Amino acid sequence: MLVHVGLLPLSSSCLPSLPRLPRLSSTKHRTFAMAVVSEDPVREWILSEGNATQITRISPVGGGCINRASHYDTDAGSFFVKTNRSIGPSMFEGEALGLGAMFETGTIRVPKPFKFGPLPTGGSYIIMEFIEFGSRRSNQSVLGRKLAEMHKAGKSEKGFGFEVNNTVGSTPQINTWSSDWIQFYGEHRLGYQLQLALDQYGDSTIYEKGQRLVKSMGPFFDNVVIEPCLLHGDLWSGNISSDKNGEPVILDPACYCKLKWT
Ligand SMILES: Nc1ncnc2c1ncn2[C@@H]1O[C@H](COP(=O)(O)OP(=O)(O)OP(=O)(O)O)[C@@H](O)[C@H]1O
Repeated sequence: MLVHVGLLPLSSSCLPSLPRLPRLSSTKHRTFAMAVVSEDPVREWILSEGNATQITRISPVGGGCINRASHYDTDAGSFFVKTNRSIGPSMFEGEALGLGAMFETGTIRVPKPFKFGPLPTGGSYIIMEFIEFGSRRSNQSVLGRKLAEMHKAGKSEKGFGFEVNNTVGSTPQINTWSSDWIQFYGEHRLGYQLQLALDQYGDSTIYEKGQRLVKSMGPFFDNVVIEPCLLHGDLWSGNISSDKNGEPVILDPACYCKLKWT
């Protein structure tokens, strides 16, 4: 079967000056090539670019709601794989680019993304570094400090937004670049959510009140230095863990570059 396969750009525009990830790709821009989707692209990648000669065990990992997660044990170490049977590769492209952008800051620990793509039966997959989680919760002040370091390191030349639209849970998140934070937040965050609520529930009261807020937000930002910085975008307790050394780890992002309060 012939399909389009996306090769990832190595870094997001949030991080123009940082080194590119060696294993994702060596191309600067997103390029597309016709390719045959293998019967088992996950296995194929692990046994080629993943440098393994043998997959010794595949075990399910619980905890997620949207995707099926697995731990692949191999003679070249462990890999973490998520698959989705119905959603195409764009969801995992957003996740891979987000993980890559945060990884490149070299601040807080995030799994290094390796590969995403379509499955031959429909759906998609993402392969990333497997992180062995520790039993204790990370120190919350260390988590806060590392997040602040990531925000400082993840600068953006293109303003507010991200390379691709992504998803928060399974709700689409629009990341069209904008140089104006108030416009971006009003249109792509508040406005988009208000429209979804109106479309789904048909009650215009919240929509109209929300639109009044959108139109009058400007003064809230008077005297604020507005500078874009990289954000995880979906940071809640389910997406925070710690590695076996107790260092904080953040997962499953919906990254974009947003206003940094200074
Ligand atoms: N890189 C990783 N290495 C090892 N385990 C991981 C890794 N990433 C996630 N996990 C574990 O797998 C579980 C499922 O992952 P995740 O939360 O990303 O799934 P999901 O279905 O995409 O997300 P959601 O929680 O939004 O449904 C997590 O709760 C976590 O315990």
